[in-house]
Amino acid sequence: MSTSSILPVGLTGLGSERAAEVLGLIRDVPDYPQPGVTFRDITGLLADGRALGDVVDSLAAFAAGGVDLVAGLEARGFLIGAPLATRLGVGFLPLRKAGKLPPPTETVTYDLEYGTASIELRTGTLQQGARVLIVDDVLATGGTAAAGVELVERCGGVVVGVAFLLELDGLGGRSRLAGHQVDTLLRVES
Ligand SMILES: O=P(O)(O)OC[C@H]1O[C@H](OP(=O)(O)OP(=O)(O)O)[C@H](O)[C@@H]1O
Ligand SMILES: Nc1ncnc2[nH]cnc12
Repeated sequence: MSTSSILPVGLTGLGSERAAEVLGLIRDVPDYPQPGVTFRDITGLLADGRALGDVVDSLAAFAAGGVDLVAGLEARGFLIGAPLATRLGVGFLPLRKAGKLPPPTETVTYDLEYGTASIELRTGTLQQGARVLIVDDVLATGGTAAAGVELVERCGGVVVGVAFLLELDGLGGRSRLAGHQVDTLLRVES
């Protein structure tokens, strides 16, 4: 995928100047982790305390309808999801890559833009009917998030929304999440 302009579609409450500053903290890395993929590196944004706070505050607006838990997808979804849960005053649910949690677990396997993976949730972590907001840094093909939705629902949770820092336009991620509320702060045009 070729690198192109970044379009701000979120960052609730931020002026365009501030939004541009936050957007500028995401680095495009061509041909990583494999040829043809432009990797969107958020480590510079995470290292900027004010930007991280702005992102977490803006994501919190997506939980306005009320949530009982924030679920984050390992690993980068943890970096945004845990501070978001704290900001909302609710608990955090780690959806972990396979082999990290002791049994019993539920497992869902999925395809990535550059590989395959499985995520797991410890059986019994979720109360039946708990309202869950799923959070991740990047929406690309949507495979990871769709697996997260399947896992949470299989364990008895109700997915009230799926929220991302950055959406990679043109990879079909949104259509993989059809039927769910999908919110993104930023979108990259490809
Ligand atoms: O929409 P998709 O095509 O599924 O891609 C998005 C996922 O890919 C990245 O995670 P990755 O699996 O690279 O793991 P990491 O967070 O541990 O770096 C990213 O953090 C999302 O979770
Ligand atoms: N291009 C990309 N950059 C960062 N994270 C990703 N996850 C899936 N595709 C990605």
